[in-house]
Amino acid sequence: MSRGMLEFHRVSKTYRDVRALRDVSLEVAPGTVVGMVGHNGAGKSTLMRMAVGLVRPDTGRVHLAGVPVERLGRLGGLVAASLDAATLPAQWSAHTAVTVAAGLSGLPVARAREVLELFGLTAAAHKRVGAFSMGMRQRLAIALALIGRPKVLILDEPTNALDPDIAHELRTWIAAHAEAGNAVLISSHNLPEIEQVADRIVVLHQGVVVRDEPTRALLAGGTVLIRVDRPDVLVEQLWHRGSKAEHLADGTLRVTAATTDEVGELAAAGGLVVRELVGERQRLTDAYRRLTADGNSR
Ligand SMILES: Nc1ncnc2c1ncn2[C@@H]1O[C@H](COP(=O)(O)OP(=O)(O)OP(=O)(O)O)[C@@H](O)[C@H]1O
Repeated sequence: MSRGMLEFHRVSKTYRDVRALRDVSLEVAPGTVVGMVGHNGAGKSTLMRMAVGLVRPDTGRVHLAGVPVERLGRLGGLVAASLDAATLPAQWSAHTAVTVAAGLSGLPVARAREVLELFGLTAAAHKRVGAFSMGMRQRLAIALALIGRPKVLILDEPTNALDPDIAHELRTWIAAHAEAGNAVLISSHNLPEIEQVADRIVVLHQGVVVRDEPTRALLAGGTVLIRVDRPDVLVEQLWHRGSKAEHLADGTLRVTAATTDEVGELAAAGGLVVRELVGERQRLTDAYRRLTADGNSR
């Protein structure tokens, strides 16, 4: 039984002699944000385009809400994507673009105004899109994608060219959209940012998924330092769950292969008094570098 609102099942794609995707399986469950990272040419855009039927896989299947994407006559309302901000008609105003989009989706004009407001485009609503800055185009493309509150939202590099405060607002909005039960797939080169918004992280490398894990798990693996009243009790408990602990000279334990939450909970469960608990998180950038190092593909 599948759980994904958006599912890629063993998809492969070759453009002439370039193997863009190889046997990629991935699912985005309702209520979650999946963040996709990978170097240039890793295959991220190809995968996202497949989700809206713009690219057909050579082999494999793409399902939206359990239905093969090619069988869905009308994708509007179910899925929306912001793939390339540069494709908006230059002579249109932002107001025209959102009004047309609202009309096509049977939405009230008030919703068009609302998305312009949400992305700070109200003042520039009647300016030609051709005269927009990169960041403004980006904001408009995202506004258009989310106007119909799609159940599956796909954003390719959404915060590219956005001011930090707008990027922050967008992340907040993405999280809220997912919390409302929708599925979101985003790609980014900005790793610390993906870390903040994604529940799961997929690392694509040379067309292959090299990692697909909850963000928390990908970031774990750092060292945890803990000082408790009875360290030997904790060492034994850690040993039972497969984590190693080393005694330091000052009585602190250095624990590997566990998170601060896990070590703290274990100490609490054992009735230990915790005097100090410090986590040295593995930054996503380090994890990503390691995963995409040369030769690290199947
Ligand atoms: N229409 C196309 N024709 C030929 N080759 C293509 C086409 N689209 C993508 N490719 C190639 O497929 C590979 C994957 O490209 P894709 O755009 O999916 O990667 P990406 O991870 O999105 O990269 P970026 O981060 O640079 O946007 C690349 O080698 C690219 O050159």
